[in-house]
Order: sequence, then structure tokens, then C-alpha cells
Amino acid sequence: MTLHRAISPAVAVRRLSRAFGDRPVLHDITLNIPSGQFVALLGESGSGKTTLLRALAGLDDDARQSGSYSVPKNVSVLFQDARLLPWLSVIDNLTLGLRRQDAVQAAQSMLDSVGIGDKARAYPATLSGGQKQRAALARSLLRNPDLLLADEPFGALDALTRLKMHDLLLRLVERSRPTIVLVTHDVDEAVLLADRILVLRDGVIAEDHRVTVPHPRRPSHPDFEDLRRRLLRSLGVETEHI
Ligand SMILES: Nc1ncnc2c1ncn2[C@@H]1O[C@H](COP(=O)(O)OP(=O)(O)OP(=O)(O)O)[C@@H](O)[C@H]1O
Repeated sequence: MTLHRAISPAVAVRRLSRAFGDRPVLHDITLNIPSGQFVALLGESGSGKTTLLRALAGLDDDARQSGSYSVPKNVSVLFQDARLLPWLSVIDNLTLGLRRQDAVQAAQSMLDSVGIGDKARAYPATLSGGQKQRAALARSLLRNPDLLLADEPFGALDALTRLKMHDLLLRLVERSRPTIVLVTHDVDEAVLLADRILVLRDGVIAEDHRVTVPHPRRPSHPDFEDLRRRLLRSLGVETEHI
């Protein structure tokens, strides 16, 4: 007799549709994401990436919705702006609402890991954009999320800082392997980080790519280059000169 063990996906979306007023945005989306998978959502502006992410986060009560979805209990959301509370120090932002006895030590150690251990007592207004995003990432990961939902978390950073953040994110999630859904406009970012790339078009999942480029990923790798070109083309970018 063969024993079939059912492994349920971390994220299961069934026939999900979402509309704002009479404007339909997501159409009948069905999607399974296995535990620990890193998924990037790409798509032209207005294709519904953020709407899908916010649906998974349980945000936007004003949306009309049909279908269903399930996500793990412990979810962290990371936005483009760090959303730190300005009246609290960095470390107090991290420990706010955290119910564990070693909260302060754990927060300090997470700040050390993201490279801003010396900013624990600083206030958000005194940090650079990159430092704020490091603090936001530390706050998210400190909660040991089973699912990390990230909406263009590096979108506002300069190119160099963004590269450092990619490295940092990969290094940090290697330890705990949360399931990740990352919304991005940046094709290179998607190919660099994700195990799987979904392309949304007009509110449906138009393409589903596995990323098989070996780690550490280099844009010069032929498979990287090939996938990048295919994705750019499907996003409507002519790639002959890129
Ligand atoms: N709260 C809302 N109320 C009304 N319309 C909304 C709301 N949120 C999103 N929309 C509309 O839904 C559509 C999809 O928006 P969404 O932000 O999901 O797209 P996106 O793919 O993330 O776009 P971008 O890449 O520009 O961020 C857009 O036409 C947008 O105007």
C-alpha cells in the first residue's frame, strides 16, 4: 500500500475575484504556493499585483470579493515605505506588540543582522531611506512570519542600496524559509530573488515561470539573460537593445 501524505500549500487561492465599486480588478484567480516558495509578482501597472497582495493580507474591506483564499496564521507585510512610528525609537518600533520575554535582545540581534545595530536608540527621522527599510525588514522578520507579503519594498531605494537589500533578504530568509510573495516592477529583482515568477495581466495570472538559474545568481548567466528577455517581452518591452 502506498501512503499518500497530503501536503497542503502555504497559500491556496480559489477562484478569487475582486472589484472596487463596479470596476473588476482580479478575475477568477486560482493559485497554490507551497510552503517556503519565493514568488515574485510582475505585471504592467494596473494589472492587479498590489490588489492580489492586499487580498492575501486581508486588507481593503471596501473591495467586493468572491472565491476564497487561505494563508498561514503568522503573516508579515512589508510596504514600499517603512511605516515606522516616528515617536518611537527604532528598537521600540521593533518590539512594539511583541510578546516574548527576550524581545529587546531578539530585536537588537535582528538589527545587528540587518546592519543597523548601532541605530537601535535612534528615531526614524534620523535614518536614511535604506536604513528605514532595513529596520522595517527587521521588524517583519523578528515576528518569524510563515508568510511574508512584500509590496515593492525596495522600490524607493537607490540602485546600490537595492542590491545590498537583495543580498540581505536572501541571507536572512535562508535561515527561516518563510513563504514570500513579492510585488515588484523590476524584472532583474524578480529573477535574482524568486523561485517562481507570476505575470499578471488584466487581473489574471497570464504566465507562471519557474526560475532555475543557480544561486548565487548572476545577470550574466545565460539562463538569467534568457528569462529576463522573455519576461521583458511579455511585459511589452522590446529587448533587442537591452
Ligand atoms: N482601493 C481601491 N479603490 C479603487 N480602485 C482601486 C483600489 N485599489 C486598486 N484599485 C484599482 O485597481 C487596479 C489595479 O491596481 P493595483 O494597484 O492592484 O495594480 P498594480 O498592478 O499593483 O499597479 P502598479 O504596478 O501601478 O502598482 C487599478 O486600476 C487601480 O486603480
